Amino acid sequence: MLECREITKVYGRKTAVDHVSFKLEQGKIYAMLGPNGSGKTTLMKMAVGLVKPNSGGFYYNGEPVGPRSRREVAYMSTEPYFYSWMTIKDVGKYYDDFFDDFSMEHYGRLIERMELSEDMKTKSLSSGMMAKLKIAVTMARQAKVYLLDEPLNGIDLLARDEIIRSVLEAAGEDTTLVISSHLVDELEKVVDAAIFMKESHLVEMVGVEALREERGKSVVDLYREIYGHGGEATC
Ligand SMILES: Nc1ncnc2c1ncn2[C@@H]1O[C@H](COP(=O)(O)OP(=O)(O)OP(=O)(O)O)[C@@H](O)[C@H]1O
Repeated sequence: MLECREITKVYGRKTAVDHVSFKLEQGKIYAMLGPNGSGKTTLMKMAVGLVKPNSGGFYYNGEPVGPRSRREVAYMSTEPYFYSWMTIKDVGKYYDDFFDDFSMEHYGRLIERMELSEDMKTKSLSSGMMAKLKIAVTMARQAKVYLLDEPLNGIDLLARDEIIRSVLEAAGEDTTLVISSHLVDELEKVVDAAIFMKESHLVEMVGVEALREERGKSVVDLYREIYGHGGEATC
């Protein structure tokens, strides 16, 4: 459904993504893994057309990504993107105006479950509350593909559970999820496959079950093997 063909992105002298190709299947959940600066965010941004590749490209159902795919692919960026004057309710209205697949009702339920309230101002939110808001507003879309860039970053354990629960609710036969995170062992429990990026290259994309059955390894084992030092996987 979402395919990356020989994609390359260069910023000045830095190659952020180098001839990367992979195909994402419908109904699967993927972890996007790799150390800082390995190209994960750049890949996600290219998948939604926010960054233009130098060569190669992303294809959604066989067509180059563009306005049509953007209607079906939801992206949650690491950057804050709400105006400070907005209340949580305003954020919902803004998304509702922008995306046909956005459900104000679902948004309200997610906000309540995240223990946020609609009259809170975005500028007064803690970083954990902001992370929850970003997830709520992204997952309130009925998209076909969700690309979530570091949704668990800096979030306490209980809030992480809530975020993961809300994200997994969207999982289904016709939905594809990609989650980038440095919390490798936490992600391993919920994903079907992992994409390993290193220094702008795709090292490999591997199914969690196949990895366990055929190679007797966990995603954390493979992470340690690929990135070395034995200690990159954090909990
Ligand atoms: N706008 C930009 N201008 C210049 N260089 C950039 C830009 N965006 C990313 N880069 C560089 O491209 C490389 C890949 O960055 P990217 O943000 O994709 O990595 P990442 O794997 O998402 O990292 P992290 O885990 O830290 O979020 C890095 O070396 C980064 O410094």
